[in-house]
Amino acid sequence: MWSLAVASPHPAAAFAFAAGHPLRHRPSAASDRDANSQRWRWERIRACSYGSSLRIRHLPGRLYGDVSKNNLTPVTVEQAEASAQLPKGDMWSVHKFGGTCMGTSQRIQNVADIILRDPSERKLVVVSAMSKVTDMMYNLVNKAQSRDDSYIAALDEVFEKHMAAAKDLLGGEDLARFLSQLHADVSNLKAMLRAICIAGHATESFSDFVVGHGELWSAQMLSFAIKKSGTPCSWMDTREVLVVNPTGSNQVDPDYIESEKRLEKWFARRPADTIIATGFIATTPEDIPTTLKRDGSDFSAAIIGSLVKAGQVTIWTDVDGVFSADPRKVSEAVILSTLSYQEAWEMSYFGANVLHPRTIIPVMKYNIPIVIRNMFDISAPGTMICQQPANESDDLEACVKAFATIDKLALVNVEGTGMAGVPGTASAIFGAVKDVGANVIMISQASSEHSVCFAVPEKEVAAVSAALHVRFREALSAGRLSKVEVIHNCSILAAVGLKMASTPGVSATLFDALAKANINVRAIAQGCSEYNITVVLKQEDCVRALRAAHSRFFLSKTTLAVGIIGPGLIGRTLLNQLKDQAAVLKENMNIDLRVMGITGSRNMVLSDTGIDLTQWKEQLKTEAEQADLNKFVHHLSENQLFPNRVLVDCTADTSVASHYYDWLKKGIHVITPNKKANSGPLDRYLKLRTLQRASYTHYFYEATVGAGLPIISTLRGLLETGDKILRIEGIFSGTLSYIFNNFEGTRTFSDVVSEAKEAGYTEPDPRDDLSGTDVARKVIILARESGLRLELSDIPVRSLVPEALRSCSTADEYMQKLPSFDQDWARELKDAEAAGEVLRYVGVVDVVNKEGQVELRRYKKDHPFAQLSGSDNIIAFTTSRYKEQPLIVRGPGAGAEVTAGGVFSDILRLASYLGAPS
Ligand SMILES: NC(=O)c1ccc[n+]([C@@H]2O[C@H](COP(=O)([O-])OP(=O)(O)OC[C@H]3O[C@@H](n4cnc5c(N)ncnc54)[C@H](O)[C@@H]3O)[C@@H](O)[C@H]2O)c1
Ligand SMILES: N[C@@H](CCO)C(=O)O
Ligand code: NA
Repeated sequence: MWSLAVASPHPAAAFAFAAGHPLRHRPSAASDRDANSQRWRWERIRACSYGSSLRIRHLPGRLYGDVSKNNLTPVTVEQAEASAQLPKGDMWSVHKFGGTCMGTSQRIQNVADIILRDPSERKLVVVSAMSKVTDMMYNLVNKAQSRDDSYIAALDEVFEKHMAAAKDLLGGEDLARFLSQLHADVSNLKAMLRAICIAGHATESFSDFVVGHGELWSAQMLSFAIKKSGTPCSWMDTREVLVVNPTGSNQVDPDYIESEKRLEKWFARRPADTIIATGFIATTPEDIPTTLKRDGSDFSAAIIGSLVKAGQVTIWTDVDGVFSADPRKVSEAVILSTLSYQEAWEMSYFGANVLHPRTIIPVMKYNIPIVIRNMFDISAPGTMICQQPANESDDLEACVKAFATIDKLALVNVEGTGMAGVPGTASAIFGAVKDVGANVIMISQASSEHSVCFAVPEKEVAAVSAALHVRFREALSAGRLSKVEVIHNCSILAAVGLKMASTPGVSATLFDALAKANINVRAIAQGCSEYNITVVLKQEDCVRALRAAHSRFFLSKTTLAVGIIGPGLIGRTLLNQLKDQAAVLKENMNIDLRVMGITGSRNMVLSDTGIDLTQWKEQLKTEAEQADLNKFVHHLSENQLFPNRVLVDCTADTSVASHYYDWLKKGIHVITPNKKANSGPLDRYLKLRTLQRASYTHYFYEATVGAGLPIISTLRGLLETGDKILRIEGIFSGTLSYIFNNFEGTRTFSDVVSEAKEAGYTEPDPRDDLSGTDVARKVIILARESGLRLELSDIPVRSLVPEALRSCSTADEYMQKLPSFDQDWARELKDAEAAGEVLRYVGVVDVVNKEGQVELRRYKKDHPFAQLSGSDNIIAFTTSRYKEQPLIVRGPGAGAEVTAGGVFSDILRLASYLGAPS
């Protein structure tokens, strides 16, 4: 019965909607032309099917598609057209063009072309005034009312604008006729405005009469433009047919019966197959000019559509259709190919610029589809608003059609024990709200009846609060009510979808997404129709909330905004790995990692959308600003575009580590190879872990022990499954492992230390390794992870830094002086070898005795600890389950690539916790 075009500019083949399919789209005249050529080929089309509901992302052109169950069956364009049910010959095709579409003479000509291409036999086109004209007309009235003579010049401007457009568009007799009408109208208006000026007042009907001229002129111009091509065309002054009754609060009710009678009379007098009708204007039953108020032209089109029982009403505008969320806030928002009537009006109630809900009512009665299309991109398929499309998918994702937000709200909370079980409290509250004329946007009351909260526009809240204080003065002073409280700066996020009804898990998914983005929910409402879940949150969180929810339901990419602190050896290796892997993550895992900032100790670079990882080194040299950690963190956390933020600390700095608590509190995830936080003061560590366990914010530190080796995760796995850790023993230092694996008498001890430093195994200051501090920190980390409450100072450590070198002020000085101790080391090695033993530096977590040790020990040459090479770590877990034979993890435990890899895998773990496929 109705149809809509969706075609690619170059299709070699096209896909037809199944006959009778609710999404059948009819090719437009442009695609008819295209369809005759076989040269066309498909371009990249990314369409994902949610059952029968086609969501088209970034269509380069148009397509014909059978969207039933992912099954796109190629057919030729001719077949597609043959099987498409075009509107029946006698059915009206109604179009509406808004002010922007009618903005210039060229655009009016384009509108004419679109109309002429519509193959329907009968076409009724509703138009708005040229853009800005309605405002200009209201301005005339305002000026005249306030006795400002400049209304005369302003009227001249209106005249000039229309004359210029008409001269561009028309010629000959048509132009002369239009201009003489324009002249006559303008001189009438001049007289009327003069009268208003003298009276200093305009009644509503005077004002409506003046303002409505914009539509009269645009309709006439368009009708002449169509006639120019030889197509018979009439124009309709809708004040002759559309009868409406004012209902107060700036609304009107159409009188369908009377309007239908008048329409029949109009047709009897002026039969025509193409009619251009004025939008916005109408008449009262007493024949006084009036208007349909806000969005009036859409309403005109819907009323007329229902009067003529149109096959379809097409609303032409300047956007591609209805998006799943405001595309200015959610760049991955998709155009919805269909929306049910209910969904469309839920969306409009919730701030989405779809269609005014009243526009939907007239056409809904007759199941007339409304199609929203972009006049500036007629290849875009648009959105069809119709009855609930049949056999939609039951996927959770398909249940939520779209998200809408409303800003600038305040919550009012009326609370007190005296409300419970007292009939009439709600009536008293909302009676007071009504008395000040405020509009209530959502209401929520929990079943304890202890409080009622509701949202009103911020600009109305002062009056509401004052009225409630007056109304409940007594109850407040008697203590029956404890407070009437206002919470400012709120926004609403609403998830809309007909299929949310009776589908479990939708709200859980929504709230999970919000929780993971660390967004606090102030109030919730869901009516039992279940079409809509409304969440009230802080206005500043709203865009992030919208993005977090949208990405969860629409399976768009899990986007992680990353801040890298410390682009030293590990930091820069990680940046390299991120660069190399970014495309694969995007393509295969739907993860979009954006490095929003990199800070060293002196300089930092920040970006709003993500740093180009092939350029960051140059940028840090040339475009950097002075490092400022607060500013850096603020930049990351204030970015509204990315709901999920993570700071990756690749320093060895204690002061950086001291911020983790605050960052986690702000909802910023933290990932680090830096051991300082977990091996620092016990109370701080415990505070950090407690916070992290109680929040949805993650703190991962796998690379602090054994670099990329799965040490922490293995230990966690044992503990979480109920195993009991008895002892963890191992070689935890890559540096010391390397040194003792390679110090075999052929090279001096100091040479081997230099090699380890060169290879990137050592801490920024190698004394941290040789003093045993680094190993002690790892022992502490594992001990605390196993439940022991130890401080670093509780661990006895055998330091390998000679007494005389402990006072060296720099690492370089230490390295320079180290060779003077080579003799001592040679002796120690010789002694061990004489006994058939090797030297190994080990750490022990003795969980049974609640203690830790760090020592240089000798092992027989056949001991597993003697078999290592390179920077290998080996860690043996002795547990209740692994008692006879310990569970052993072994492999390189230091070095840039493996450490950065460990950090990277923590980042991916975070992404998967946040919803990315894993
Ligand atoms: N090298 C390894 O094999 C290895 C293995 C596991 C863990 N780690 C850990 O990784 C971390 C980094 O080690 P690395 O070898 O890359 O050291 P590095 O010295 O090469 O890098 C550290 C970087 O952090 C910067 N920095 C220091 N303080 C800073 C501050 N306050 N703000 C911003 N930047 C600051 C430094 O300028 C330097 O660029 C350390 O915590 C280390 O313990 C290293
Ligand atoms: N310096 C450390 C790096 C790994 O934490 C080591 O040598 O083991
Ligand atoms: Na590890």
